[in-house]
Amino acid sequence: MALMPVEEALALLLSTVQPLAGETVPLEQAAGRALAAPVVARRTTPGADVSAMDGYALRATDAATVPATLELIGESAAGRPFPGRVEPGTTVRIFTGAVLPEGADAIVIQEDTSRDGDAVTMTEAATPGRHIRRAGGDFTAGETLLEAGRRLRARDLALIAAADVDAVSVARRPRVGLISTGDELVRPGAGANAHQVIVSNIYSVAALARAAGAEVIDLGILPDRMDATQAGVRAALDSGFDVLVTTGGASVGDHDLIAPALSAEGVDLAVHRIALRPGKPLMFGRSAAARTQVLGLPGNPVSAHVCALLFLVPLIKALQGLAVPAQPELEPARLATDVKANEQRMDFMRAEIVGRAEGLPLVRPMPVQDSSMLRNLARADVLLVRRPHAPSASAGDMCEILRLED
Ligand SMILES: Nc1nc2c(c(=O)[nH]1)N[C@H]1C(S)=C(S)[C@@H](COP(=O)(O)OP(=O)(O)OC[C@H]3O[C@@H](n4cnc5c(N)ncnc54)[C@H](O)[C@@H]3O)O[C@H]1N2
Ligand code: MOO
Repeated sequence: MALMPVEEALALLLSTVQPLAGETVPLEQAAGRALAAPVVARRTTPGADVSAMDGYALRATDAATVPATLELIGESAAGRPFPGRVEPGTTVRIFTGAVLPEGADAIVIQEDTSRDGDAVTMTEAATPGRHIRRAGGDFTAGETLLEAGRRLRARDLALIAAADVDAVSVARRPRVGLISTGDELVRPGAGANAHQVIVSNIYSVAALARAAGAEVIDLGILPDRMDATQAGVRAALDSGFDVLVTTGGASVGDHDLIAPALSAEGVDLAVHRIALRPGKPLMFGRSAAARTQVLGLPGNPVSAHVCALLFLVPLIKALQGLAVPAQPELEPARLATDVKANEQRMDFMRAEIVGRAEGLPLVRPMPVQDSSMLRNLARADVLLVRRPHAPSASAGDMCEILRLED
């Protein structure tokens, strides 16, 4: 069977995605969520002309030349405006954030004044508008501040709060069910024997999915039996997950049961093998009945991680209505060593950044690229990407890299 190019597979996967419905959450729970409706300011901020400094509010003409001594007639503090008016020859003590009193059009900062009882002498000339924040200088009521389809960051939350908005409409978190398969698998800490393998890949896959906004449920380990695999898949589909992820059993061996089990349970597999290294036996499809997107990841932990990065993360983002690039976002870099010509699979090699060359990161692929080996994955800074059939390249040549998650 021909291997599908990575970009084509990603486009195919994303073409079937319908963004999930929105839900309203309080601002305290909105960090990291995908905005499903625009945020519109409910107030003008600042709500009035206010002082940007601690000092004295006055009419600029009264202190155009200095020294100029004015009569202190009151105080305007943040939250407690001065009720009167600044008449010629008078001044009002003012603090940062306090409303500019009527009649005043300038602030002189307190460092440029001296005070004797109710007599305040300005030692620096006042300029109209100086140290005043105008009403609406940040935004005005009715303005759209943030558009739908944006992932809410810490600083967005402050803006939303300042706009007097206490709850936002965000996309529902995609619910992701995660099935591991393999008779050899044992949980970490459960006392595995030498012939057994510890379940590792789901921890990185789950963390990537959560970081992308998903709610992840670990559905456990299924044995390599057709009846059990089918029953596990059926139960997961019946639970109504938005995405079902399986790991392992994706290849062609006698114990690789995922593809037949998915087909038997009504999942229409659009793709089974991809021109990707690591991660050739990646499959995905959709269960029409359950409206679940199904992603079958290879068992090798590095393959599972790379496939999750390239396919699961974009899928989860797209389900939340977030913009997803049509292709993996690659960045330019330079090679620190020679590399061989590539064959038909797009290659994502674990690599270290060993310096900089002509303004670009200098990357060195690690000598061992076995897709079962995790230490190199944890140690890698980036993935060095080699396009299908790329010719051999020399140290110093340009190359492309994909950032691993932080
Ligand atoms: N004749 C062929 N053999 C293989 C091919 C092929 O094209 N022809 N492809 C190879 C490639 S590439 C990969 S990748 C693997 C992937 O195979 P599976 O998805 O079927 O994975 P398993 O056989 O179940 O497991 C592979 C390996 O990974 C370990 N594993 C499985 N699940 C986990 C887990 N949750 N956590 C940690 N490790 C896991 C498993 O014990 C195996 O060692 O197939 C090649 N073979
Ligand atoms: O493509 Mo498999 O993912 O190398 O090990």
